[in-house]
Parts: sequence; structure tokens; C-alpha cells
Amino acid sequence: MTRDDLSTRTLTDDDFEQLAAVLSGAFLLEDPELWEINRRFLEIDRVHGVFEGTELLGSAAALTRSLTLPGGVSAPVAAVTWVGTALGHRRRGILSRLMTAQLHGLHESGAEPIACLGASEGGIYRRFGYGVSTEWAGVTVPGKAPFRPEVDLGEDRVRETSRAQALPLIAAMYDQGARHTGWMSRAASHWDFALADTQATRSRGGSRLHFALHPEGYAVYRVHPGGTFSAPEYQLHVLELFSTSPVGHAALWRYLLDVDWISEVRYPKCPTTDPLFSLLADRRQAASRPVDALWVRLVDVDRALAARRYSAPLDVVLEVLDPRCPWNDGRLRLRVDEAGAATAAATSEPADLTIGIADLGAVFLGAARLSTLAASGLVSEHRAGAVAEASRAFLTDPVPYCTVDF
Ligand SMILES: CC(=O)SCCNC(=O)CCNC(=O)[C@H](O)C(C)(C)COP(=O)(O)OP(=O)(O)OC[C@H]1O[C@@H](n2cnc3c(N)ncnc32)[C@H](O)[C@@H]1OP(=O)(O)O
Repeated sequence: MTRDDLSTRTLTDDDFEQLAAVLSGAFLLEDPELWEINRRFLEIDRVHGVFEGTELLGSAAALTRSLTLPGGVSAPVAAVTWVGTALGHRRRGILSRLMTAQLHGLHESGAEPIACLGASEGGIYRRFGYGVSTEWAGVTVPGKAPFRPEVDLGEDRVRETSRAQALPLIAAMYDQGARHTGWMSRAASHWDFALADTQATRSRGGSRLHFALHPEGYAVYRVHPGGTFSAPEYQLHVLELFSTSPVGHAALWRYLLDVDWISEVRYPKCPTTDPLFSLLADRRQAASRPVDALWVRLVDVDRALAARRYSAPLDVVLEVLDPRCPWNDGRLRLRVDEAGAATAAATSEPADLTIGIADLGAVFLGAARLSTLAASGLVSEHRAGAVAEASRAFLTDPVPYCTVDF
């Protein structure tokens, strides 16, 4: 195969069966039920494919979503998903072609200024300009772990509900989180995908999905059997836990920790600042392992930087290094007023800071600190004080969180 034999284009409905076959192979996942969900979930005309003749060798999809940026601003984002290269065709540049076509396509069409994704492996996406913008805490807590005595659990009970009853209620609760930085919109088909409960997802994950509802929150979980009948050691895996009040949050965690037979509750997507850590009588009972969650790629740096709000006034010239997307590569002046609103425009003035595009993506949502990157030598300061000023302005409170379920 020479590079000239390959072509790249967006897909049509006629390509869907081939797409399902390639990605089932790429993800080592035989799950026809999931592909029926994907038929509705994917926007086929936003899926790029690389072909050799008529044979699809790899693909990368973009979903039309909105993401909440610092300041509660809702911005359109391309949620990148189902990226894969067919087995037998790896490490020949197919992913590189897909990423280039996708980024250039977004820029040229003037579509979303920001792309984001959840990565299967940590070593893939930095080279394409993506940086880790949010993290999960990846927490494990022993069953029955006690809370501090003063924790208010309220009067309302947590009840197990059928999927059909739960979905409209939890969708409405989820939408109440829309002002939190990192919140992503979900269409109906997105819920079907995020909470897919197919035979294959069950065999990997244990039981069917359980829906635990409280008037002020919900939890979705699976149970993995373990131990013996006389000494059960089950694990409870939380997919999502969302609450609209501190009482709802505490009551849901108490409920999950107290399910009999459960020796361990795991919540891989636990927010890094989950109040659970403060509720436990012994904080050490929550073992956590941080893991990258949402990766952000600024497709059009000027539009993206002007879209969010900032925590402090700022006037800084950034030199952005982005050889893969030359329209971003260069200097731009970012000015933030007293109210936190920003303008960003190309400039020929000398740079105050030099930063790579992936690192700018990492600090964009305000969770990662620019000053930490600078301390690692990854951001260069050309004017004394510029790092501290920019770091303060970019930070966001509360800490961003994204479920990354696409
Ligand atoms: C958002 C998502 O969908 S995440 C899911 C990503 N997909 C998967 O994990 C499915 C299984 N994996 C695959 O399908 C493929 O291995 C892919 C898509 C990850 C890579 O596809 P390929 O066509 O082999 O990548 P390609 O040959 O274009 O490699 C481009 C560069 O990335 C590097 N790279 C590719 N895969 C990996 C990896 N898993 N880890 C680290 N580096 C990688 C290559 O070495 C190459 O580096 P270079 O530019 O410095 O030479």
C-alpha cells in the first residue's frame, strides 16, 4: 500500500455496515446491539473514513454537542469518538490522515472552534494537539464505610427504579448541571449510548444497569459478583452519580455503600472534587487514582479563547505553537476585561508566553494550572509575571468535570 492508494472522505448511510465491521474489529468488540444504537448515535455525514479503493480502513466520528465553558457559557464542540484503524492496517498513518482531515474540515467549514474526546490510551492524542483538560478521581471505597456523624442524609429514601421510569427523570436532573464547566449536552440517542445495556456491555460489566433515584439525584450502577454465597464479595460499579443538592449526594453515596454483599464500591469517573471525600469518617478509606478524562483541542484558537470567561483581567500576548494547524500557529493578544469577557486577535507584538497547542487545550477549561505547566518547563515566560497573571485568569471554580460518555 502506497500513500497514493488512499483517499479520505466523509461517509454516507451506504458505508454504515462497513463502518460497523471496521470498528468492531478495531475495538475488539462484537456487539451488534450496540451498533443498532450507534446507527442513531452517530452522525454519519460527520464520520471521516480513509479508504483503499472502496475498502474502509479507518474512521473518526464527530458528534454535534455543546460544552459548558468557564463562566457558564455554552459553546458548540465537536465531540470526537469511534476513532479506529482496521487490524492489519495500523501504524501506516491512517489515524494521522483522519485527524488532519477532521481538524481541517472543522476549520474550513467554520464549525465548532473546539474539539474534544475521551482517549482509549494516553499516548495517542497529544501529537494531534489535544491536552488533558479534566480528570476523574477513579475512586474505590469499602462497602459500609462510615460517614462523619454530622452528615445530613435528609428524610427522603433512595429507590430502585426501572430504566423506562428513570430515564426521563434523570435526564431532567442531568440538565440542571448545565452551568457547571465541563457539562456536555446529551441528545436522546446519546442517553441510549451512554447507558447502553447490551448483552456485551453486561458480560464485561456484570449485572444489568441499576437505576437508584432520590428526589435530588440519581446513581446508575452495575454489580459484579465475587466471593461465595456464604462469603459474598461483590463489587458495585458506579457509572454515574449526579445530585442537585448536598443531601441528595450524601444519601445516594450512603445508599450505594450500604447495599448488602458489596465489599467495594468503585466509581471510575468520580469527580476529583467529589464531596464524598469530605463525608467519610476516615478520608483514607477512599483510595483514588487520577486518570485523564476530557481531552480538549482548540481548533480555532482565537474563537475558542474568546468564547470562555476568565477569573481575572488579563492582557497577554501568547505565542501558540501549532504546526499541524498553521492558522493557529503564531502570536495572538488575549485581552480580558473586568467582567471576565475576552477578545483574542492575531498580533505582531512580542510574545509574553510561548505555549504548545496541546498545553493550551489542557488549561482551557480552567482545571489544570498554567503555572504548573510553566514549572515543568512546558510554557516559556518572556515577560516576568505573565505566567502568574495568565494562570490566575484561566483558573475556574468549581473544578470542571465531564462524564465523557461519547
Ligand atoms: C476518541 C477515541 O475514539 S479513542 C479510541 C482510539 N481507538 C482505539 O483505541 C482502537 C484501537 N486502536 C486503533 O484503532 C489504532 O491503533 C489507532 C486508531 C489508535 C491508531 O491508528 P494508526 O492508523 O495505527 O495510527 P497512525 O499510524 O496514523 O499513527 C500516528 C501516530 O500515532 C502514534 N500512535 C498510534 N497509535 C498509538 C498508540 N496506541 N499509542 C501511542 N502512539 C500511537 C504512531 O506511532 C504515530 O506516531 P508518529 O506520528 O510519531 O509516527
